[in-house]
Amino acid sequence: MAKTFRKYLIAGNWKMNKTGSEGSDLINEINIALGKQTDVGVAVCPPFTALESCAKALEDSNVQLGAQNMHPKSEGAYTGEVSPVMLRDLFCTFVVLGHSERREYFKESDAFINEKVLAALDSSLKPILCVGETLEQREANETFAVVKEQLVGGLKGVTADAADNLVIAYEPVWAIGTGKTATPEMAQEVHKMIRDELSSLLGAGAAAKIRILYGGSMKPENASSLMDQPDIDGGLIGGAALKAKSFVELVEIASSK
Ligand SMILES: O=C[C@H](O)COP(=O)(O)O
Repeated sequence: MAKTFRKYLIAGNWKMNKTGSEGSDLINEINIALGKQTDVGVAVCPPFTALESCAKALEDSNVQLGAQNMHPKSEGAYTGEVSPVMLRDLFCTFVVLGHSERREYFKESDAFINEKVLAALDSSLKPILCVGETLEQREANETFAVVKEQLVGGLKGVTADAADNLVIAYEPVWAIGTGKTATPEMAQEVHKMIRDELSSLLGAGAAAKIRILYGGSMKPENASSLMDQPDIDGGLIGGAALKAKSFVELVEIASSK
């Protein structure tokens, strides 16, 4: 189902897991379990090396494909990088940008992430812009300030007409892969702040359309109460996206709302 202006989205971020054949096997299982359901948006984001085989496995499916990163330039001397044009060529719809693992391990700045967000939108890819605070920042009461800075920095130059194509993921770093989840109330508080900020940046109409996903140890056991919150529009799922059973259960929970 959907909230008033927004369809739930369940997106699996496989991170550095699954070869091409493992990825297409997982997709085949997901396809069989989901059939042609359309009431929830569903996406998988395999590593670059599995995109081609996953795109083939998704040919007849409503599940959409996403990448986990990209370079902002369309081509050129950027050894080891992958461009938006290359992702479109592999039938990607989404691209995850600014994930905390890229911010932390690869030192990606808000300015660089912003270049990627603009390039993705220019190339008709839908960016899933990730924001979120560390445990230290939460304990220092800096959550709102940190998330706001990442949002304002990442969305510089983005206009209201991008609303249908833009997704935000709130991922508290301390909840990622740790088994610790933000309580629904803690998550909602930040999601509401993000929507208010989107409203000041892009206008209330655009803010009402933009999906804000929660990410950080979301699994079937805790997803329902998170997705019941008024500003939580689905999930960006890590660990629980690596098994068809848990991923499909998450889609079913969203669909039951
Ligand atoms: O992008 C996904 C998030 O980092 C969440 O990962 P997780 O579900 O394994 O905690």
